[in-house]
Amino acid sequence: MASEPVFRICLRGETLLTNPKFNKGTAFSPEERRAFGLIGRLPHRINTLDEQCQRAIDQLESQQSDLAKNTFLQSLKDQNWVLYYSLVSRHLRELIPVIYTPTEAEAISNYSHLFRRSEGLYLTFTDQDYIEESFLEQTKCREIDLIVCSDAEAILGIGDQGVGISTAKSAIYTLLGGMDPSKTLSVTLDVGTNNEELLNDPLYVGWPHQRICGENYDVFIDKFVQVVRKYYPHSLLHFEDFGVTNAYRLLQKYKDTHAVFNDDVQGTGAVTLACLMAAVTVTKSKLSDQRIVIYGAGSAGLGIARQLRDGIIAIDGLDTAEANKRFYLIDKFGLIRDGLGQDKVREAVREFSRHNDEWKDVETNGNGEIGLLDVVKTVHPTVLIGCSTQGGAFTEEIVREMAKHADKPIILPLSNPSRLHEVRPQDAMDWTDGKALLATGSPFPPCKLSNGKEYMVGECNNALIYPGLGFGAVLAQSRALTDTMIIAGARRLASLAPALQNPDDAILPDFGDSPAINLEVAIAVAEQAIEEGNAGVSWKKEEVREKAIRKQWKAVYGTYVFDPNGEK
Ligand SMILES: NC(=O)c1ccc[n+]([C@@H]2O[C@H](COP(=O)([O-])OP(=O)(O)OC[C@H]3O[C@@H](n4cnc5c(N)ncnc54)[C@H](O)[C@@H]3O)[C@@H](O)[C@H]2O)c1
Ligand SMILES: O=C(O)C[C@H](O)C(=O)O
Ligand SMILES: [Mn+2]
Repeated sequence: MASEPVFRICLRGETLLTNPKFNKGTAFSPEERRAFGLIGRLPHRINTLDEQCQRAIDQLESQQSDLAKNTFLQSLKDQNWVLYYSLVSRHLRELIPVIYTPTEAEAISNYSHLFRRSEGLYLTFTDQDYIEESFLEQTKCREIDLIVCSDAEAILGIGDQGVGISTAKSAIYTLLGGMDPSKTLSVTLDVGTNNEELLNDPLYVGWPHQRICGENYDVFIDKFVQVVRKYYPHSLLHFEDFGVTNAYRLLQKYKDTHAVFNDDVQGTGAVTLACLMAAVTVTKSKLSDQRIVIYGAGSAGLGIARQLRDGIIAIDGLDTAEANKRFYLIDKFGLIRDGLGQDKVREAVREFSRHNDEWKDVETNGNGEIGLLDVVKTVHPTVLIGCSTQGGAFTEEIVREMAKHADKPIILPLSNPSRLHEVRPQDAMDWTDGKALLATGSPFPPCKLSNGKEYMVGECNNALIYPGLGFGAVLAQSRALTDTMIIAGARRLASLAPALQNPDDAILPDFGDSPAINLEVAIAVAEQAIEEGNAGVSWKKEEVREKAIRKQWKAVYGTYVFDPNGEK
């Protein structure tokens, strides 16, 4: 049995009890209580971590709503990391939806009203002359592997929220990816908000100002990125929920100088690629055989299209032009096709533009647009993906039309939170007479089939892969998280789908298994980094698994020894 880790610590008394990294609450032993000035600061009985978890779960269960549970768990995280991560790990399937999607959407939209305690680093546009100073104050030059930042312009599908999301995404890195929480930093980049409700709310905690854009925005973000590069040149910088234009621009701008990762673009692309790889095994076809309609061509939609396209090239050997032909992208102004003006189609999406002559027999609406139903009628897609934020957009007519031409239609409504899903899984199952292969962005209960059986709905959420992608890159000390590393991670995830063992089972692994799944992803990513010469470590590929397991952070207390030169 592994012996308990020993930590040398110089904090005492109140400072130790209010430090969530080191606080053990009632679990401090008699020796520790004496050594750290805690006698008289704690009630008599010494609890084990198991007993503390039992008490915390009892308290959690008395909370009336998921939002109240989210708030309770946030407080617990502020008090004691080991207890928080241990508790959530023990009840992963029930609690991931409470601390993350879908409850996180509600928590973020109520951020100012629920606010209790600051977490991570808040960089506000008005304080931009202090970026370096506040960064150093917060990090105290501790070791940092991962920085998660957000400007909160496009939170899930609920839009501009001013502040929020980085801390939840960081916690998932620890829970599912094994990332040491003290080596992560969550950063709120507050450049204002265009959300009128927030601007008019006297309790709004962010900067109550119209969102800064253009050159001023770029200068502010650049000051932050340069500080990251200066002090943590080997860290992975994760961008979350930026507006679509900035998401792609920033990725492009910094990808050659720092290891950057945009989760909505690349994480979503990767999990969807894995999902489709498993689904086509069930349909006994190939990725390149699919006709793929993507509804919503924003950060996620284009990220998915590009990742699937690159997957088709890498796996089935098509060239780019041929692979692009498998895709039909639809946005607010209908099918993306030649001739739509710049006001209707972002330049980045044009590589998937369809030729007009394919559509000359299709009637457009009064604005010259071709809608989803007409695309489905014309293309007979085998795959329909939703990332439009438009709840219910996959109507009964559309789903039934799709099912007429596909033996096993693959339908992935990915817009979060749950209420924004393009179709509810049970409806999709009913309308396809139980033929559909489904995965969703938020968690859903299994579908009931007419034969009485249940169909498990896979959760195609980037959290099934991004913690592993990030941990793998950090583990290998990779200079970049390359497309080939991401594809390696997606392939490993696909290989673990339950449907590969039983075609009636889910097309993605269960979130209850996600720590083990993300570990496999991390190993695949680090192996690929080594293979392609991007790793900063000089290990053999065979050594990666053991190194990964050793680097994983574990929610255990260990034994504390007082040392005036120890950790603080
Ligand atoms: N499951 C996951 O892992 C995952 C990952 C990322 C994003 N998402 C979800 O996907 C959704 C989109 O996220 P995003 O970051 O791409 O946002 P985004 O704002 O960049 O993209 C949304 C796109 O949908 C388009 N759209 C809006 N109304 C439409 C309509 N009526 N018809 C067609 N297109 C329409 C918008 O013009 C935009 O291009 C969100 O709900 C988000 O929660 C899910
Ligand atoms: O946050 C999530 O649940 C997934 C994704 O990053 C999203 O923006 O919806
Ligand atoms: Mn996101």
